[in-house]
Amino acid sequence: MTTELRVLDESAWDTWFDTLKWAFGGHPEIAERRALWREVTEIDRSLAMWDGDRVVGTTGTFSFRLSVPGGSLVRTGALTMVSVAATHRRQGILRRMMRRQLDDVRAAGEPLAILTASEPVIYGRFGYGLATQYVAARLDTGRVGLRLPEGTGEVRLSVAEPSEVSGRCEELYARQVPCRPGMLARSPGWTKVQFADPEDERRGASPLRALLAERDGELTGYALYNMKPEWERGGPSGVVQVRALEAAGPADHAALLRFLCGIDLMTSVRLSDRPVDDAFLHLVTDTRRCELELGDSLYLRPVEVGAALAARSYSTDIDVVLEVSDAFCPWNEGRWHLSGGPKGAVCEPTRDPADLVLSANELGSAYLGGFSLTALASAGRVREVRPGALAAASTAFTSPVAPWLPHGF
Ligand SMILES: CC(=O)SCCNC(=O)CCNC(=O)[C@H](O)C(C)(C)COP(=O)(O)OP(=O)(O)OC[C@H]1O[C@@H](n2cnc3c(N)ncnc32)[C@H](O)[C@@H]1OP(=O)(O)O
Repeated sequence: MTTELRVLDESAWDTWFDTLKWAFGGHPEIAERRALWREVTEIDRSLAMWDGDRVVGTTGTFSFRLSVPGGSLVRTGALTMVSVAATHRRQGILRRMMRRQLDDVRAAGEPLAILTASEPVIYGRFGYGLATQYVAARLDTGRVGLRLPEGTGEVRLSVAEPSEVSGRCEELYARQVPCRPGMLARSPGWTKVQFADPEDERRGASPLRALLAERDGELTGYALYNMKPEWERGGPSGVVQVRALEAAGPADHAALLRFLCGIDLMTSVRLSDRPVDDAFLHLVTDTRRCELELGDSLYLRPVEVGAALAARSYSTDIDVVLEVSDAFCPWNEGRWHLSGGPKGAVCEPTRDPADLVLSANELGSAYLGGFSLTALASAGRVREVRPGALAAASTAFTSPVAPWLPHGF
């Protein structure tokens, strides 16, 4: 087999996308969705593996800015649209594409790389660690009550066509991004993806609706949702499906949730992708009636350990030497002196002895504060050399707000 990896040529996008589509099972095409993917594809950051005149491998990178602890938005290469044709699997094509892609991310000066995985088992070997999780829930609104915080009644609610209010919603979203690690700054193309509502994807549900929360004329929250009417033995059992929900404060969050839980003929509310510390967990009176489910979400790897660790701030003062192994990006290997605190940090190579020993995967898992170094050490994945270093570093790496990826890419 002679294969050649090249930057995608714009004219080959359709062939390239077809390879991707078939690798994901060749599901029926939705023209609007395909057009959106075309719009957000960064052609010059997309790679095609060619075998003769056939595209047999695909990968793309999005140029995102990722919110990190402390509120900075860090330039990040986001890996996406990875596929290898069924005829060419397990011959090392993914490995070659990963090599090229991470070298390109490094050359672009992006200290971090992220992805969401079709199968979690694939990406650990390339240095990615699980960095965020999500909570999904189905609230039985007949049984679950809400404890409403002060001011809930002062929030004014209205329902609108999503396309008419997307600009205002996105302004609110942009204000939220620095407040929670893991969130992505959205470009106009990604706003379209977020608000898209192709009829073929609704599966019996209504068109998308936008629920707005306002105080003193200012937008303080919104939810995007649809309704799926169902009837069980003659009785209503419809489901409200919430795609997105952002709220500036507790009263806004509660007001949105109260509305969604109170829609006539709907007996449950499905929250498909929420932060693990989401306010709803504390607003409801009975979490057992919420069918909670935990899942993996964002995977992250430091592409440049020094720049990555200096790009975030730390909950407490930190002064630690990390001995890092990184077989796939060997320029990261060695000892790094990280010092700083809540106002910022510096991280440089050092010859000092190690306090903690870990790999790029664990740094990826701990980076946004989603998993503690102590927890990783309890699984043997971080080793403490200097007594006391683990607890101190673990506390400093935490985030007061759980990291969360609001949408896939
Ligand atoms: C970020 C994203 O876009 S996620 C989407 C990923 N794409 C898909 O899931 C689409 C369907 N799957 C595919 O297209 C392919 O099977 C891919 C892309 C997952 C793998 O491509 P391949 O070219 O077969 O991988 P390659 O031969 O380079 O394998 C590299 C290593 O990963 C392992 N590997 C690859 N795929 C899998 C898998 N699905 N499960 C377990 N191990 C895997 C290989 O065994 C190999 O292991 P090694 O390092 O021990 O030798």
